Amino acid sequence: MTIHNISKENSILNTFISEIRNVNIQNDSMRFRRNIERIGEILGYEMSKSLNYTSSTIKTPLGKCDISLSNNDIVLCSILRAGVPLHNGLLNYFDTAENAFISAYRHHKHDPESFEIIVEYLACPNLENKTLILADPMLATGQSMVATFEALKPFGTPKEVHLISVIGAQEGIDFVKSHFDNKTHLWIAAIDDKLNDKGYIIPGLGDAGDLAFGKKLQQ
Ligand SMILES: O=P(O)(O)OC[C@H]1O[C@H](OP(=O)(O)OP(=O)(O)O)[C@H](O)[C@@H]1O
Ligand SMILES: O=c1cc[nH]c(=O)[nH]1
Ligand SMILES: [Mg+2]
Repeated sequence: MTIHNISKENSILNTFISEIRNVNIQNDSMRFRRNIERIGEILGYEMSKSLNYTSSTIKTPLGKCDISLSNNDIVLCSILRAGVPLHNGLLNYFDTAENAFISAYRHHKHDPESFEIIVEYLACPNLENKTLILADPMLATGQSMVATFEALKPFGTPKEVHLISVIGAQEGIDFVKSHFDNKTHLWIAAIDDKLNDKGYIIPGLGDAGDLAFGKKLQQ
């Protein structure tokens, strides 16, 4: 797996990341969602540089112009629920992408420290030979990313897989790396050092789903 840590290079991306992390700003849920969306737009733009391009000629009112355009058949799959604003950001740029949605949540069986990932809802087009973008803003233990990819397997074998995430913990990235082949790309906005004993990224930002959509009751 090739890891592209986009915030290694200084850019306006850092402003959006600082706002979703900042306790004094992140509770403005409309701003939080829009910042995740803007990060999705930037990560999508970076990822687009790795797509296949063919040259084509377009006609302007005054002449002809050669331009190379990407010709990938993209399927954009996001993990509910925190993936929704990231999905919107990606879809802002990949206008013609097909879309898939999958749900994954942490089910705490006995105590707050142990959980399993429950995948329930899944709506997906044919993935055979397509460019699959699997998006989730938080990559903590990496279990949601791996469990959802497993659940997508009956829908066909993608030609290429791009994982898109906003903040990841090194431990979760290593776990994901061990489950995806070396042709997979991870486009990520920030990599943090560790997880706490509840599987939250430190320093991270807290709970992305709750910040975007409000607190949910634990099941
Ligand atoms: O890498 P992992 O350890 O699997 O954790 C990451 C998952 O946690 C968050 O979802 P959450 O379970 O909080 O559900 P939500 O989107 O409904 O808030 C996030 O959106 C990922 O899906
Ligand atoms: O830090 C984390 C880990 C999982 N899910 C979140 O929303 N945040
Ligand atoms: Mg959550």
